[in-house]
Amino acid sequence: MNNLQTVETQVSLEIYGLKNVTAHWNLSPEKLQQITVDKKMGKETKNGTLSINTGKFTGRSPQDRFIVKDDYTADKVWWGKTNKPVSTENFNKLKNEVTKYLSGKELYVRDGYVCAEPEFRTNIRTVTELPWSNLFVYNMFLRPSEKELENFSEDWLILCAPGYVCPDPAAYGIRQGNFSIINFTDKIALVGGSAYTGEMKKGIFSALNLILPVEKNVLPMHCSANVGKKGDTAIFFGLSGTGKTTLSADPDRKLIGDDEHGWTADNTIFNFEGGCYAKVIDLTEEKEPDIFRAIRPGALLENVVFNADGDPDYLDSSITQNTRVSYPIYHIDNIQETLYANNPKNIFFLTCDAFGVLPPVSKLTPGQAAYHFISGYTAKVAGTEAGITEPVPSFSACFGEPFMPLHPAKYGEMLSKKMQEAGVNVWLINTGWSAGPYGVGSRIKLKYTRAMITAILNGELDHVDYEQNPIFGLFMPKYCPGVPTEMLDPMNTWLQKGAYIGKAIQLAHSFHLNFEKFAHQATQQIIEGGPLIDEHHHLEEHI
Ligand SMILES: Nc1ncnc2c1ncn2[C@@H]1O[C@H](COP(=O)(O)OP(=O)(O)O)[C@@H](O)[C@H]1O
Ligand SMILES: C=C(OP(=O)(O)O)C(=O)O
Ligand SMILES: [Mn+2]
Repeated sequence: MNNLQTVETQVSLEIYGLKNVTAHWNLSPEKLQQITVDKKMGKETKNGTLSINTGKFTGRSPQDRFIVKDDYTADKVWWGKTNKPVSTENFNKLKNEVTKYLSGKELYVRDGYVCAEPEFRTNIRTVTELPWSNLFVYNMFLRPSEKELENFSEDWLILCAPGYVCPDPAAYGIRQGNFSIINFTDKIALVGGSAYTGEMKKGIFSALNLILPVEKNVLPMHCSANVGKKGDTAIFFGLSGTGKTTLSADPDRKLIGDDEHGWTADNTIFNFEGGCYAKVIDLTEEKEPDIFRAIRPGALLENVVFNADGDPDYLDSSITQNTRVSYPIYHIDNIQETLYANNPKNIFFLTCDAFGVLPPVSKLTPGQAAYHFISGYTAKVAGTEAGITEPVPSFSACFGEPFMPLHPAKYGEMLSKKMQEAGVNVWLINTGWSAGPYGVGSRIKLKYTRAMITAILNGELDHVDYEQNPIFGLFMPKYCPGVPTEMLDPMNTWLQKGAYIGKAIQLAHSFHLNFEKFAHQATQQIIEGGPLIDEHHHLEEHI
């Protein structure tokens, strides 16, 4: 366990403009939990796990994420809807307001670091207004030893002030009262007006996503990672909710991390973080035993509803669909202690296709791999209201556009090169819907997705026959152990072929439309990696 001291350090926090504060440094998880409960900011489940509500924000607010535009960032960042600029002057004004707000308060300081590979280690000092925000940071970042804490000096500072809501956003160049701003020159992540803990972890992720490729020749990736008994690493890219955390927790493989990794020039995959942040909606011990059992004292539940006997009701989404738990990675039994490993042998792109038209598993050519990485497709069911079933396609470059300060082509080029050098296999896994006898309107069963991944990792799909999907051009295995053969070709799962084709062409068209903005930078090989057909073509000749 870490440094358990509670030191009054009003003096040292003054360097950040925080005056007359009572600072609690590096409190133990137990202590933070106790304080949270004592202050009636949270309560404990029957097994003693702390559960809190994050308030108005139960998810990130990407429209309120800004980057300070200055000499360092101006020519590097891909400015636009995702990476919105704010001036140095406005940042300083806002930071002053935040530090004024935090001054005189009881605050929680946490010294930790990110990047498990020692060469890239980056120290992060986090100052939080709320005790449980500090527990989140303890869980999610890497934990220095006591010795390391004695001589700690930070590379980056996070100031997290959920209670500060900016009264006059227009005067500071921001959109509304809450904000999440990254300043690369001062190395500060400033969070105000939102208590959603994910803002802190994704703020630092966004910072690393610029620094590592630009300064260290490391490819940062929004992916999970694990490693098998033979040292065979696998990584799983995917947008929120596609299965990174779920599928990387595999008792037969050592977990490296569930969300953010770097791929170095020396052929290493390393975790940025020291914990996991899992979705708990509909969680059951039977379906996801490792995650379920990680929810024990030390973990932090967010926005779950309790049932009458004092336990979380994971089926209840009345606060949000995005119910979460964070826990230190050692709450999972089988982990890679160093949190890094060798080059991957297999890369999975996870997509949750709510249209039910992408094959559940397909093998990608290098051109297709680059095309799908740049596209970053997933789809969501439109709403939870009865009768609304039309999904919304969503494209997020590099499977993580909200966190990527550089142009997607930069990450795409690095990944293509690394995939080639490593001779890695790339697979597209649809963890979404399958529209036929295996579940009209229901998601592909987790046990089937797991079976597909296990078969791939065991090399069992290396020698089976493949057939090409006529619309997407993807190569679908004709056989996969543990999976009903009929479901491998999505056309079979639809009651009518024509209905499948119509829907698939509609999605193919969305792919083409989205890719237009990247086409001028893409090679012929990558463009040919896209869907074969769109609405202007006739299919008869292909079927
Ligand atoms: N076939 C499937 N594959 C992966 N996840 C599935 C599947 N079916 C349902 N799920 C659920 O989808 C969610 C995936 O979320 P998660 O693993 O946290 O995604 P991410 O880490 O990519 O944000 C989990 O709640 C999981 O139980
Ligand atoms: C924590 C997040 O990531 P993910 O859903 O990918 O786990 C998030 O998007 O806020
Ligand atoms: Mn996740």
